[in-house]
Amino acid sequence: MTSGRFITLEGGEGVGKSTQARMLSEALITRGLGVLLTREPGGTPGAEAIRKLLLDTQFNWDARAEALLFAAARSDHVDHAIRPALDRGEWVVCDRFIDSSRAYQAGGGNSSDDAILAMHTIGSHGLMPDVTFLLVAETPEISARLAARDGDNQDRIGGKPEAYHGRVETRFRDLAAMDAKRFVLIDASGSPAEVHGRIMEAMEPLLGEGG
Ligand SMILES: Nc1ncnc2c1ncn2[C@@H]1O[C@H](COP(=O)(O)OP(=O)(O)OP(=O)(O)O)[C@@H](O)[C@H]1O
Ligand SMILES: Cc1cn([C@H]2C[C@H](O)[C@@H](COP(=O)(O)O)O2)c(=O)[nH]c1=O
Repeated sequence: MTSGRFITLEGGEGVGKSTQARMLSEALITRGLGVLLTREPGGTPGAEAIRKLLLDTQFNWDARAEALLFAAARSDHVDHAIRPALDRGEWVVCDRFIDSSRAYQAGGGNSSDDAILAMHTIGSHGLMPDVTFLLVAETPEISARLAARDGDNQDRIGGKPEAYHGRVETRFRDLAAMDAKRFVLIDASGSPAEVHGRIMEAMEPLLGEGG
C-alpha cells in the first residue's frame, strides 16, 4: 500500500481554497490514489454541528470559547476522519486546518499562538500536515469573488472587520515564512485552472515519493 499524505489548503476568505481542494482531490483520484476531501471546521457530523455554532451570527463567543470550539471540532475530525483515512493509506486534502486557528484566533483575535498549539496537542495529538498550500492574492480580486458569491451574506467570522482580516493575512504569511519546509505559497490570481496548475507543479516532489 502507498502511504497517504496529509495536504492542507490555507488562506484568507474567498481566496479559492475550496475550489482548489476539489480540483486537487480530483487530480489525485485520476492518478488512482485513494482520497479523502474534507474541510474545517467540519468533516464529521459532530464537527459540522460545531461549525454551525461557530459561524452563526446569533452567538458572541469570547476568544477562549471560540478557540476551544475550533479545537474540539478538529479533535473529532482528526480522530474520526483524518487519522483513519491516513491509516488506510489515503491522501487527505483538507480545506483549512490548524494554521487557520493560528492565523484567525491568534493572529486576528486575542488568543496566543502557544495556547492554540497546546489545545492542538491535547485535542489532536499535535497532528501536522505534510504540506500546506497557502493561497495568496491581491484584495480587489478576492473582494470581487466574494461579492459575487456572498453578496451581503457573511458568517460570524467572515463578517469581522477588515483590520481583523488584515492581521489574519499577515499571520498566515508569517507562519509560512517560519516554516518554509512545510508551506508552499501559491499565487491564487488568475483562472481556477491556472491556480490548479501551480499547485500540481508544487505537488510533483510529493507525487514522485508516494504517488
Ligand atoms: N481562480 C478563480 N478565479 C475566479 N473565481 C474563483 C477562482 N477560484 C474560486 N473562485 C470563485 O470565488 C468564490 C470563492 O472561492 P472558494 O469558495 O473556492 O474560496 P474559499 O477560499 O474556499 O472561500 P472561503 O474562505 O469563504 O471558504 C467562489 O464563488 C468561486 O467559484
Ligand atoms: C478552521 C478554522 C476556520 N476559521 C474561520 C475561517 C472562516 O471565516 C470560517 C469558515 O471557514 P470557510 O473556509 O470560510 O468555510 O471559519 C477560523 O477562524 N479558525 C479555524 O481554525
